Amino acid sequence: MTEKKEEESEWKKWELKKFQEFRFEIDFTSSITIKLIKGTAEIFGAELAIGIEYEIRGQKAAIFTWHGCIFEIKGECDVEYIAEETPMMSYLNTHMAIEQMRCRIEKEGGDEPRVMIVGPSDVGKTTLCKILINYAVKHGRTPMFVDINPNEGTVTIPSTLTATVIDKPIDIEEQLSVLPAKSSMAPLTYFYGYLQSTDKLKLYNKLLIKLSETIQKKMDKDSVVRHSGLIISTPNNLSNNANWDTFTFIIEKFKVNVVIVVGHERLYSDINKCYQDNKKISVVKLTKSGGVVNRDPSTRRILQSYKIKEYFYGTHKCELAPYSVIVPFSDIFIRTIEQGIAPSSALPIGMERKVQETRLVPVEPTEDLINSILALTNVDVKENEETNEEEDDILIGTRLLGFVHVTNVDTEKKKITLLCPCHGRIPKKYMLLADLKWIET
Ligand SMILES: Nc1ncnc2c1ncn2[C@@H]1O[C@H](COP(=O)(O)OP(=O)(O)OP(=O)(O)O)[C@@H](O)[C@H]1O
Repeated sequence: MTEKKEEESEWKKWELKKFQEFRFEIDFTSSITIKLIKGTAEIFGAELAIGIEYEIRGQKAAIFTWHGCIFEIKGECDVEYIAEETPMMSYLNTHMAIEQMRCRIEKEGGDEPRVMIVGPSDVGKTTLCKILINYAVKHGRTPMFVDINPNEGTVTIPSTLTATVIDKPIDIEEQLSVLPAKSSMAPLTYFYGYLQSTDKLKLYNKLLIKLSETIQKKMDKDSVVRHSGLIISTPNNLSNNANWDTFTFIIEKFKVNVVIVVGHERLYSDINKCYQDNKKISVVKLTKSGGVVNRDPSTRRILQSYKIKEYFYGTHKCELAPYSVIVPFSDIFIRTIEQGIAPSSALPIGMERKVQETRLVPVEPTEDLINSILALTNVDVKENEETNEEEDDILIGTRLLGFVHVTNVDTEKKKITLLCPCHGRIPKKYMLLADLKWIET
């Protein structure tokens, strides 16, 4: 009896009035459990079910209610408070306008919504993507989430560009983590290998073209996905004037027809001015939620590291058992972008670049490789090791089979140790190497 009382007292009850939200932060080392008791509530558009316990860790998020609710929390949050003011009504209205575009195509034809969300860092762009995706799924849609922000790796690991068809609400506990073991949502993944879109702009642009072409093919084949449209999450450096060309390039390649600017008046005004005569593109301004949490560079590094750890070891809800394999150097074929060349912008005016930023060169395994992440491509190794530009393009633009982590390189025995997320032989395919390193902690 006393034990039961103690267990019950661990739960703390919270009540929210309609339109209020409960904001909380919890790091990766501890967890809280949330249980909805009465009413309706959602986390970034994903509804909580009454009586179900959700174990949450490593999240900064908010429980929002349209009609009022009572819920309980077990465990200590690092931060917890109730907020009265949220931009949720404007987010819902934006969703309704997008939904009308979808209904219109079904009745009269026309263009599906291709929504791009832009804004500076930490304004809630990814969060808005999640809300719009969850609301679309609630309407029975299957939107494609296109993540071209290599900094976060929302769906797989950082330094990738992905497109994922989403057919169910985003998991409240795991968010958008797509583990290699879960194939139902298998994302289309391209390896960029750098954390900023501007690090290797030529390569980034090449991958954008590849990704947009593959998405187009998918949409041409699947009318349900096409009608649901695209929700595109972009890097925050797109809000700098210096990256205007990349911004317009994305609009053109992904045939964007709705640009949502979050939390940046000047950017909204610039985009609006630029597209005011273009009847096909609508520009919408939304305010930043007061709940969005700023993340400094060290917090971002921790988040990136957790995303990679999750890829190999899974989440608390779905643990994976990665395995190590020792492979002779002769069975490993690594390519990387040619390094050590000044970028085009650093060359004297009028001087042409001879070497492309997208040329690949072979990599001989050395101890420098330790802790690197290698992307396993789907391209078979050729007998003849000579490559040309066309073959490099194929290799760069290939869909990935997955990633491996280099844990050791023995130059004497000429053997490399790789951590793989699932069992099986390492296929005789090319691997891509870039800047991405991960130190297992
Ligand atoms: N209403 C809210 N209450 C609590 N936390 C929130 C809220 N909205 C967003 N957050 C959290 O704030 C953090 C930053 O939000 P988000 O990732 O959406 O911003 P962003 O603009 O995409 O960031 P960036 O592009 O700089 O990586 C995230 O951890 C997110 O979960």
